[in-house]
Amino acid sequence: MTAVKQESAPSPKAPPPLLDVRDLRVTYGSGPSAVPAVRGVDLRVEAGRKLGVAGESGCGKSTLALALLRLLPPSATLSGEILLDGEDVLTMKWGRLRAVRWAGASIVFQGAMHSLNAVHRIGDQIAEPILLHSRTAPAAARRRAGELLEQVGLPAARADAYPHELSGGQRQRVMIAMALACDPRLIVADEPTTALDVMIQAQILRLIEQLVADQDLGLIMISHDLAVLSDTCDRLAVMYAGRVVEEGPAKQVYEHARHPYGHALSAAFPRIGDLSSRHAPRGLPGDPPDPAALPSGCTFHPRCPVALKSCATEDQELRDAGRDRRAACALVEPGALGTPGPHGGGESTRSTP
Ligand SMILES: Nc1ncnc2c1ncn2[C@@H]1O[C@H](COP(=O)(O)OP(=O)(O)OP(=O)(O)O)[C@@H](O)[C@H]1O
Repeated sequence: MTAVKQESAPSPKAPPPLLDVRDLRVTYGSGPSAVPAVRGVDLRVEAGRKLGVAGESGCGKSTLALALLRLLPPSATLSGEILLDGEDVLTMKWGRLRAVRWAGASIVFQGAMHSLNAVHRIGDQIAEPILLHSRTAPAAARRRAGELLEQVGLPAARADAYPHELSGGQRQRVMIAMALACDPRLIVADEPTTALDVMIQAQILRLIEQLVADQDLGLIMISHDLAVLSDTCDRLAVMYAGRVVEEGPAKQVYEHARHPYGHALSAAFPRIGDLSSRHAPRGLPGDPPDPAALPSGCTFHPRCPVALKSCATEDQELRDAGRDRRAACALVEPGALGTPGPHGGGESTRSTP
């Protein structure tokens, strides 16, 4: 019998992800005082998917968000690739970049009161990017602003209001309406619910989730609050000192972090509906490092409760941590279960007091 060689059918080429960030680096300034705020970040977001980016203040979250649309100050130097629908934002000509802002991707900033212009009616402010990006007539842009307000749960008539006439939650809805004005494919929400009370925060998060699902958008949500992100997002990336140190399915990262920093960050927030002492929030001692003077080896080692001696000298890359997860920790082995955190694997030799 002759063996028949089976020709494998060519696999259909998968479309590129909506956003594919490769080895992104951002440095403010130059010379000895240079601040490496983002140090080699890789991220992917597909249409209809939600990626949460978490980390303490100063870890580079906002720099990352602003870099995605090249909104950083001139002192910032960027390298790597930011592929939005396959097109590199970092090498785009100025005219193309202007078209991509708002229409390709748009940002919802924290603190709506500071982002809205106090002396213009909100309908005019929502209509402005529409007028800038299309040949829409002013009256039609105003009508569209009313529709967008209704989409985010406000009456169209609120278009005539000034920002100070709205509550904090309503203003944040206006910011979301504005972000949607030019039908972007990707929304970047930087601390969209900070400064809102818990009930309003929950409403805004549900609104964002609904819009992402209805319009098949990609979402990057940035927050220091891992609990909020795990509740809203599909995947989570945890940043420390300008790098992603842990990445994976949101609930897994929140509940069973593989990196000691992810573990410490998730322990710092109470579990919703679980007030037992086992899950009482615990703080993380010490401060994040100064990006201009990073510790040697793993940048987390001076604060790490399970650091090995080698962590003081050996840097750690993100590696496979099993179950669709990656972590940058010497204690993580591919496919291993459990966490290298204080409750998990391996003998630890603390290298610092
Ligand atoms: N324009 C700038 N010039 C110089 N350094 C900057 C500038 N903007 C931010 N940095 C520094 O870059 C680092 C990252 O800051 P970034 O604001 O991105 O962090 P973050 O995680 O968003 O913090 P936060 O949650 O407090 O906003 C910090 O050390 C910050 O001081």
